[in-house]
Amino acid sequence: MCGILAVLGVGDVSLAKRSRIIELSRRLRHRGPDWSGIHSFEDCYLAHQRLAIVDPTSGDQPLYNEDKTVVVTVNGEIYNHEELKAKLKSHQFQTGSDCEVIAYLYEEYGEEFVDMLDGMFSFVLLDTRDKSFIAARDAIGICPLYMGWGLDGSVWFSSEMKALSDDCERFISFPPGHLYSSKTGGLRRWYNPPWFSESIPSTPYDPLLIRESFEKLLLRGS
Ligand SMILES: NC(=O)C[C@H](N)C(=O)O
Repeated sequence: MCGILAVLGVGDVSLAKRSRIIELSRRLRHRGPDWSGIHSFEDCYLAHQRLAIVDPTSGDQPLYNEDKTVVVTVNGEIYNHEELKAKLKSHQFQTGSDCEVIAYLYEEYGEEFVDMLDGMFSFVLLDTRDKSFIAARDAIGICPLYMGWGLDGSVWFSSEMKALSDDCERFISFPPGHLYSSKTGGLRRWYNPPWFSESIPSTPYDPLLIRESFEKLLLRGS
């Protein structure tokens, strides 16, 4: 568990606004008592309250790509991070955090990388090169995420409603298995398993296969 808060495109870049965002992020402190971090770029802020699980010594967040042009704040655990790391040999990892792969996967594969993640997560990624951002939530919504809109045109994301409800004109519960992209300006489903279509299966029922698949699934995170 961790707490994330991201505010993108605030109308006012004063110190008072920054203090306000830090104050709101503190409302998530109970989710992550080990570290508090914030990164700001122009009118965008990414904050993190960390419960250190993977790489407690150097995995503090926000996390970055090598030249710090991509910034991420993540709540969750990426179970297949070692496997993904093996695909990212050209990158210089700076921490042992399971979440650092997110920055490099984005660089290599673009927004589509979310489908490669096996785990529970909610995150916000800011690409400072074109000031675009994405936010995503795991397939079944294990990690919480809320999204809001400020009167100044700002877009907000937070692990709990209490960090954005006072400052947003409108807010929603971020739907599981979805991705928000500032480039398209909308939410779309990234999790599209074949069974989602509700078409009637044509393969005959095989209880042994069901048992084996279920066991494999249960052992996956251990
Ligand atoms: N705990 C988290 O949600 C983030 C990350 N997996 C960490 O260990 O720090």
